[in-house]
Amino acid sequence: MLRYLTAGESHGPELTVIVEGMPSRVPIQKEKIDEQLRRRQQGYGRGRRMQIETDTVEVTSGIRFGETLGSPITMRVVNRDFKNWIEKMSVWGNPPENLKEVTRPRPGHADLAGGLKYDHEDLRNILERASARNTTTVVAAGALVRQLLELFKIEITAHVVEIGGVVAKPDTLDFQQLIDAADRSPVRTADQVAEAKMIAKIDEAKERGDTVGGIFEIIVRGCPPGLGSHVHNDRKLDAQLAGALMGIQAIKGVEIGLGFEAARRFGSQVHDAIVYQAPRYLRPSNGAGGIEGGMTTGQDIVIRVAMKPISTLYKPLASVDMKTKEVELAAVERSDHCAVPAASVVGENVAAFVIADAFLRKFSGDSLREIQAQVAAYQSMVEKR
Ligand SMILES: Cc1cc2nc3c(=O)[nH]c(=O)nc-3n(C[C@H](O)[C@H](O)[C@H](O)COP(=O)(O)O)c2cc1C
Ligand SMILES: C=C(O[C@@H]1CC(C(=O)O)=C[C@@H](OP(=O)(O)O)[C@H]1O)C(=O)O
Repeated sequence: MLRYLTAGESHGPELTVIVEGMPSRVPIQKEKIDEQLRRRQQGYGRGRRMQIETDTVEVTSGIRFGETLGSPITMRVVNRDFKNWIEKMSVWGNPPENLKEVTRPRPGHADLAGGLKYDHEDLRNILERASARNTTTVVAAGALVRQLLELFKIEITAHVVEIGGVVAKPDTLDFQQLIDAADRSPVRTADQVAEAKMIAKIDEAKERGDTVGGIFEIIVRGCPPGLGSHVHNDRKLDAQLAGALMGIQAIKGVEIGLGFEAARRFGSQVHDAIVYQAPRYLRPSNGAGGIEGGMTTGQDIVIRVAMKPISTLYKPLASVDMKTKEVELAAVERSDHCAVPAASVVGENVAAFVIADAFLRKFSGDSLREIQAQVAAYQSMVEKR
């Protein structure tokens, strides 16, 4: 079983994650984690913060000479921006005299509900932790554990399919295209015309002081059949994936396979026939998106994820000053205009963590060799069925 815990504020000194449950003797490359962190910082529409940060990970426990020890792995990501916030984010002492408190909650952000729940007058005490800056640690955790999955040829990719209503490939959401997904290369980028239109949409939002959301697709390739389980709702892999992905800031919808489209079709147009071609069972289509009964079928897992537009609007919506109760415009924090490409990298690594956890529940063991032996035994068992 894998789990992680993160800590850190957006403008505090650093973010930390502790990952527990990685077996011993798994070779780990720091460069692979840093590469995912670099990808997370990319994408048109990001704000100025990304020009300040150059995210890399420092590992302070659990790895020796490039291999996991089997003990908890601690990773840190430093906030370069902290040097501009030292007084405003001080752990001890009193607030500086010129401190500007955030008192006008932004619709769509955690400000209002968080301020009420945690009894804070300065809503910065909420937004610092609600911020998607924390996704650095989540990505680092996923980028770490997917190095185990790579050894078993399980690959995870993600790509943007829609931004602000502009669809990357007009046919991406088509039934036939979706079920053919298994036959296509996992690395797919938006075609250039659509990309230009998306960029124009983000520019339009920026000019209006507005923001846009979008949809990205994650594909997990190479899972054996039987990760997850049908026996309890919380052990179902689709439930775990949806829950983890919904946990990412600003994610408002998750579909697996045909998702909502399945609800509009006859069963014969949704379910995937079963054929046997020794030594395995095959499916000519993949409307199920690689999961049936909460378990992997062995086909690609296809997940689509919807992100709402960024909440901070440079042309703000109406709000209320929580100190005066006067009608005011919402606070404006330095912000992204669109972070769908970044969110797709977060989603990819979040999915990787869920899959790695399911993999280790199926093939549990304390060392890589123990797990390799279990995988080999299961493969030969499945091939005789
Ligand atoms: C990669 C990424 C970057 C984000 N950047 C911003 C941002 O710059 N400004 C903002 O207001 N919200 C941003 N968000 C969204 C907020 O963090 C999120 O809306 C807020 O925490 C409230 O959570 P909820 O939208 O899940 O309800 C970002 C989200 C992600 C995934
Ligand atoms: C810092 C990141 O994203 C931040 C997420 C975020 C929010 O409210 O979620 C608000 C912005 O923070 P800042 O005001 O410091 O620019 C984003 O930049 C990051 O992705 O690394």
